[in-house]
Amino acid sequence: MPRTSIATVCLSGTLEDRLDAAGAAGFDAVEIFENDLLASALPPERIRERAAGLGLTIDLYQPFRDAEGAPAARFASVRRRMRAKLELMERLGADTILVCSSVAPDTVDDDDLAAGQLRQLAQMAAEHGKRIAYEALAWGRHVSTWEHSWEIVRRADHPALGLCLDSFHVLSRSAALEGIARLPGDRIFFLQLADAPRLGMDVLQWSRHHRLFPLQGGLDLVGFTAAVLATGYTGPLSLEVFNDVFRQADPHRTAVDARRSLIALEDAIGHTLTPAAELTGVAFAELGVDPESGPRLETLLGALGFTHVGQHRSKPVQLWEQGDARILLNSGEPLAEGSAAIRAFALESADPERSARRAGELLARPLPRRRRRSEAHLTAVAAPDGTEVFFCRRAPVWREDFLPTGEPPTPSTGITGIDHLSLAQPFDRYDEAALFYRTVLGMADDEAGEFAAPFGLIRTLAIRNADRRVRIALSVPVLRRGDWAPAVPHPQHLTLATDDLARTAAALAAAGVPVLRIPENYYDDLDARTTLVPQLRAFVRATGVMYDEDAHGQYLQLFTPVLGSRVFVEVAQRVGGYRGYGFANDPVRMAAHRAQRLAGAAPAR
Ligand SMILES: O=C(O)c1ccc(O)c(O)c1
Ligand SMILES: [Mg+2]
Repeated sequence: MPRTSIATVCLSGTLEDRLDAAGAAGFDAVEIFENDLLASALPPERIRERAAGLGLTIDLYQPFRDAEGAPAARFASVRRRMRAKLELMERLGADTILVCSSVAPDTVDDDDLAAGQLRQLAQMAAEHGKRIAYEALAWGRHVSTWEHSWEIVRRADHPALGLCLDSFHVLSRSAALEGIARLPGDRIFFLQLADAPRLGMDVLQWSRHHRLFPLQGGLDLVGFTAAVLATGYTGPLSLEVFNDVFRQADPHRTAVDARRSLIALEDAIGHTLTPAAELTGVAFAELGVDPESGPRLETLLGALGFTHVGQHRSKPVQLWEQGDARILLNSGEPLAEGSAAIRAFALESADPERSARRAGELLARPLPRRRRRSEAHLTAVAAPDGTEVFFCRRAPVWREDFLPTGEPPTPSTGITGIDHLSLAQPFDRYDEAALFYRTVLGMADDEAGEFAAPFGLIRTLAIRNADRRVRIALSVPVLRRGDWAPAVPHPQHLTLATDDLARTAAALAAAGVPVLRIPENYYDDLDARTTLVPQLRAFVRATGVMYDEDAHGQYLQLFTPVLGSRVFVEVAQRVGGYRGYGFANDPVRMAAHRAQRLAGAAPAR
């Protein structure tokens, strides 16, 4: 296992906060970013001690800028600066300094000059027992590719000078990795890892604001890291992520997310973890309710054709069921926010113990067993936002915790199961959540999008298992909401699958349960851009159904108002093999939910 390291620049807070978080998350080492050191009140010796006390070595000091290609008149000051930093590194106990390729306008475009100067600096470093790792910034003035930095390192030909490879700089320029695998591993002094979403933008801005931890973005971190390891490189895998959200998020959370990304990366390269067990479906979704929302949800579920089939032996939890859709209403636990919320869901796993083991290996927080005598043991872990994820067998052992109510079955309205869960994420947990669900559950990205909702841009990402029986849609506001918008909740929802939406809608109408009203403008546009048969066209407009289609089929969706403050129910019918989630309808749907709240919609009876 390579050692793991994280640059202090990835994290938020004082240098002490950052070191503490890196140590607590189990990293072996840190890169100290110069600005973080300058802002610290601790002398370098205390920083070294604090790191050591946390089990961390300081493997890199960085960055040293505008060194190579300096005009002769300026190079004297480069040498003076380098000497000071080498002395600082002595006090810090760091043995490698990163020199990044020059960006200064006066930099001379001359490889021999650059190599000669780096050779001099390497000689100074060697005299202090230190090494220099030279990194090509993708926006370097004259040196901007790893090939070019390698050419200069070769020309300099000094044992104290090697390469720093940074996945972002390499992969933002080119996806070709063959050359990297042929590098001599002992000339790579340091390896920095960062992923990023694929954005068509200026590379400096892209790097300084949008880097992500490995497997959170769209770059080939697996291929890149495997290529570097193939060289025989034995240094640390070190995360260096400049990210606007992480810069202001809880550093302890970020550090765990960061470590998880490296654990998952190593697994993606070398199958180091317990493999994900096959998931065969959603066993249940659990809604936390309060005295106001609980009865409303009971009324809604009854109207939707669910039967209250069970009552938990020891807790105020009801089990409602229709087809393969099972919903628990839990009125016994405090609700963190809102008056009803998706607090848990259970996934049917071919091997729940294995699922839980993998989750633990990926640093998922285990939840205390909610077991009492005679109650089925369910393994559970907390997702980043606190949602509880249970793993259970397909044979529903957990149902034995529920005593039958003996209530007569409600006639079905066509609902067959849980189609997907839509989990709105807290602003600074989104990339963490995506990585968590992907890696812990072994699921793949399905559909991603960004749309302009009435109160700000919303980003969505759907993740699913191989046979689409488990689907989770994540969403988040693109920017942290300001003073005005907090009044506008970003609700979660539970999507129930029906094989006959007309029947489900008729049952709701007959029970007098209101559905969300969709503006006429939406239907006028729908008529303009689709060629639905007249009967379907009339049905969707009259019923408040939203419509989407893809190459495989059609999607019909109906929504309840928001129940309480942060959850609603969607009922959806997939016709043919439609694969999406109706994301395109979300802006209008969100505006309709807002309008309904402002109008003080009559609560469900
Ligand atoms: O954005 C920068 O300037 C910068 C500095 C040091 C690095 O290692 C890097 O990858 C980028
Ligand atoms: Mg770097």
